[in-house]
Order: sequence, then C-alpha cells, then structure tokens
Amino acid sequence: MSETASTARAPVALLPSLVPLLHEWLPRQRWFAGKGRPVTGFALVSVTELLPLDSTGPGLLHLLVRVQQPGPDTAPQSDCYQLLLGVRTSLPPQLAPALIGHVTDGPLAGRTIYEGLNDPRLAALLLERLRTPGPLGPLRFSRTVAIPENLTPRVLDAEQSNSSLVYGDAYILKVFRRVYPGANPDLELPLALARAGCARVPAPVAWYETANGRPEASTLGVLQPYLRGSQDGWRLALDALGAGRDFTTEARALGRATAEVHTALADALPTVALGRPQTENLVHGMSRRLDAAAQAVPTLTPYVPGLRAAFEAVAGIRSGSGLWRAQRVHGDLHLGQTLRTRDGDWSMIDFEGEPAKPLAERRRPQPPVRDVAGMLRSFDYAARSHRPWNPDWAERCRDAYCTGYAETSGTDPRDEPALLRAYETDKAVYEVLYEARHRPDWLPVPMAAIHRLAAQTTTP
Ligand SMILES: Nc1ncnc2c1ncn2[C@@H]1O[C@H](COP(=O)(O)OP(=O)(O)O)[C@@H](O)[C@H]1O
Ligand SMILES: O=P(O)(O)O[C@H]1O[C@H](CO)[C@@H](O[C@H]2O[C@H](CO)[C@@H](O)[C@H](O)[C@H]2O)[C@H](O)[C@H]1O
Repeated sequence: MSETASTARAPVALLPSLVPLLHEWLPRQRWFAGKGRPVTGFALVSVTELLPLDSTGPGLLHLLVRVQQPGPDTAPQSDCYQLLLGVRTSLPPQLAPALIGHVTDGPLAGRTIYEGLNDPRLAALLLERLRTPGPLGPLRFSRTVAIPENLTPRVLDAEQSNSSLVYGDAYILKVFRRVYPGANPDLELPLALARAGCARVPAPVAWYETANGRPEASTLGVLQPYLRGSQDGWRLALDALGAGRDFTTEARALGRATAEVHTALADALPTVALGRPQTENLVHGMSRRLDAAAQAVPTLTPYVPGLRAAFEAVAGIRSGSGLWRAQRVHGDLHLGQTLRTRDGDWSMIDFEGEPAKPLAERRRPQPPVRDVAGMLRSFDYAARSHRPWNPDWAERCRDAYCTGYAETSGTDPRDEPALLRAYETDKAVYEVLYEARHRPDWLPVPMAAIHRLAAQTTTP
C-alpha cells in the first residue's frame, strides 16, 4: 500500500481537522484492533471522494488511515484502517446514532461527519460503484456477474471484526476495517473455491481493492450472495444444548462439509509435503506462540511444560496420512463461521483467518487438521458456555464431526492423536489470548481446556 496520500479530487488537507474526531471515535469501535493502547498519531494513506462534497447533499469520503500506537515493546507501530465517512451540513435525526463529530476548522469546517455505512443513501452508492467496475482514483472495483440495481441496504447488527451491509436480502458486503498489503484470504479462497465448483462457500460476486501501482492490491471489500434465512452453527448448537437435544447429526454433516472444502482447496491451490524441517518449524511456531501468550496472560505459566510437551510429541513423528500435508485452510474455523441454509445444507464463511495474525502467515499452507481442531474446540466452547456443563454432549459432537470428516476425506483425524492434540492445544492457547484481550469473562472456557490438554500429555 502506498504511504503517499493520493486523492480522487478530495482535499488531502482534510485529515488534520478530522484528527480530534477520530481520536475519540475510533478506539470505541468494535472492529478497532488496538484497544487498550493509546493512539499517538494518524497518517493519511489515501482519500477518495466516492460522492463529491458539495453544499447541497451528503458527501461520502473513503479514507485509508494509518493509526499510530505504541507496540508491545513500546516501539511505535501503525495499522491501516478503512473508513467510510459521511459528510453533511446537518444530520437528520435518524442518523444521530452514526454521529462521529463536528469539524471546526480546515476545508470541512462547519460540516458534520458520521459513519457513512449507516446512511442508506451512501450505502446504496457503494453498491452502485460495485455494479459499475473500473478504477476510481486509488481504488479499483471489480465484479464477476451483473448485479441488480436499487437493492435496499441495511447495516448488519453483529459482533464483528469488520462491518457488513446486507442489500435487499440478496447480497452481503463485508467492508474490511483493518487493511493489510495483499489479497485478503476472504476473497482469495472463496474465489478459488467457486472456480473449483465448490458450492459450500458463497462465491464472491464483486469486490474493491487498492489500485496504487503496487504488484499486490489490498482487498477492501467483498460482495457475496446473502444466505437469507440461514442460521449459524453456534446459535444452533446453543439451542440444542438448551433443549437437551443431540447435535451429532449436524456435527457429522459439518465434518463432511469441512472435508469437502479442504479437498476443493487442496485441488485448487498448491499443497506442500511436510518433511522433518517443516514439522519442526510448525512445532517451533506453536512453542513461540505459547511463550508469547504466557507472557501476556500469566495464568498460563504453570501449564507451559505440559502444553509444550504436546507440541514436542509431534516433532519426531512422520506419517503418511493426508493430514500431514500442508494446504490452504480456513484458518479460524469455529461454529460461528458455519451457516445452515434453509435447505439444511452447511455453508462456510469468513476465510480471513485469525484476525490478529499477519496476512503472510494466514496465507501460508497449513495441515488441514488445524481447522478440524478449531471445530473440536468450538463444541467444547458451546458445552462449557451452557449451564449445567455437559461434557458428554461435546464429546459426542467431536466424535461425530471426525466421523463425518473421515467419511468424505478418507482420513480420520482421530488416527493422528498427537497431531490433533498439538493443534487443539495451539488453538486453546490462541483462545486464552483472544479472550483475555476481548472478553475476559470467557477466559475460564479455554482455561478449562488448557488444564485438560496439559494434563493429557503427562498421562502415559
Ligand atoms: N453469505 C452470508 N449469508 C448470510 N449471513 C452471512 C453471510 N456472510 C456473513 N453472514 C453473517 O454476518 C456475520 C459476520 O460475518 P463474518 O464474515 O463472520 O464477519 P467478520 O469477519 O467481521 O467477523 C456472520 O456471523 C453471519 O451471521
Ligand atoms: O469470528 P471471528 O473471526 O471474529 O473470530 C474471533 O472471535 C470468535 C468469537 O466471536 C472466537 O471464537 C471463540 O469463541 C466462539 C464462541 O463465541 C467459539 O465457538 C470458538 O470455538 C472460539 O474459538 C475466535 O477464536 C476469534 O478468532
């Protein structure tokens, strides 16, 4: 991404007058990743007038902004965020909750700035841009099919790492908030799966990205069909638990769906055989992540030797099973990333990977068992977050999921217990860090798994 500010007719000088507003508003957003660290500065990467600012109607500014904050070792670091700012002389009452603030000086003095995605008129304009592909200043819009016009937009009200808009209950647009150089796997993988004919993932129909002359564009937003009336696996699992209902049929179908997606990804994109050095590398990565997590969350410390043993157990093993080949995977698979459609089929969404990891790491081929471990952890999460705790329910789902996976892929994850345990441990360590940062009340859920996994390795 270019660090030089570029414009499509918009005034570059507007950032200084927006800084006081952003300083106050940005850290309060659910999708702001730098919570808990002070914001020390802003730098403009690009500004584009998606709807020109004139005195009569609203304007829509697209901004890429670098937000500077002290890093973990207090050295400054910066992350790039995508903002869509509405600009009006006054805000109608229905847009009051979207207010960001009032500008007091500079080229926008006297104007009101607000979250543009919440304004149906501006959200409609974004879809209009996607309908008519081509470059616009530092942005480029693309589509694979014709998109109908005049679809009514609404902002999705979900706890999200990004922001999503639903258009006419026909399409959903995900606007990525934290922007990295390069293609986002949430565009790259669903596109590859669509080309391979895999129907388990809604196929992207349009997207927009940076077009600043760099070899790799940064993905900014993806439009895909909206699966109307679908329900996510997390909600369904909690409902089943609440009603004392078995969930093994669903778990088994999810196992089959996961295996289908893995097979399609392995066919569509390069795979790598894992030799001894690559396996040692994997183990080293897991150990490194464990050390970093224990430093950030000291309650992990007493468990470190037991957890490390789970990683080291795989270092010496080589196996012929497909689970040891590295390939592109989902990267953050859990029940909340699965949707059961009205016809009862399972779809998978959100191929972005773990949001806190660098993009290059998320795009690296990895053993498919990583996703399997993610889903197994999710059944445990569901059972643990429900009262009374129902460990048998989770155990039955975990078994059914592996059975389904084996039926479709021909490889049973339970036949590689050391590898599976290592990946489950790695995921539980990630979850401890995630919950400590985002939802401290949930910390006991992954900690219970940490307790179990650390003890397992010491049991002969
Ligand atoms: N194609 C789709 N059809 C229906 N709902 C969807 C679709 N894609 C996403 N959603 C809904 O939007 C929510 C957020 O999407 P997700 O991709 O997980 O965003 P984020 O990366 O911001 O967490 C999901 O939990 C799901 O309920
Ligand atoms: O969906 P995201 O990409 O934002 O994923 C992050 O948040 C998830 C929580 O919303 C988190 O998932 C963890 O909690 C889930 C229950 O809420 C549970 O089903 C998952 O198994 C558990 O990992 C995910 O780890 C995080 O990356």
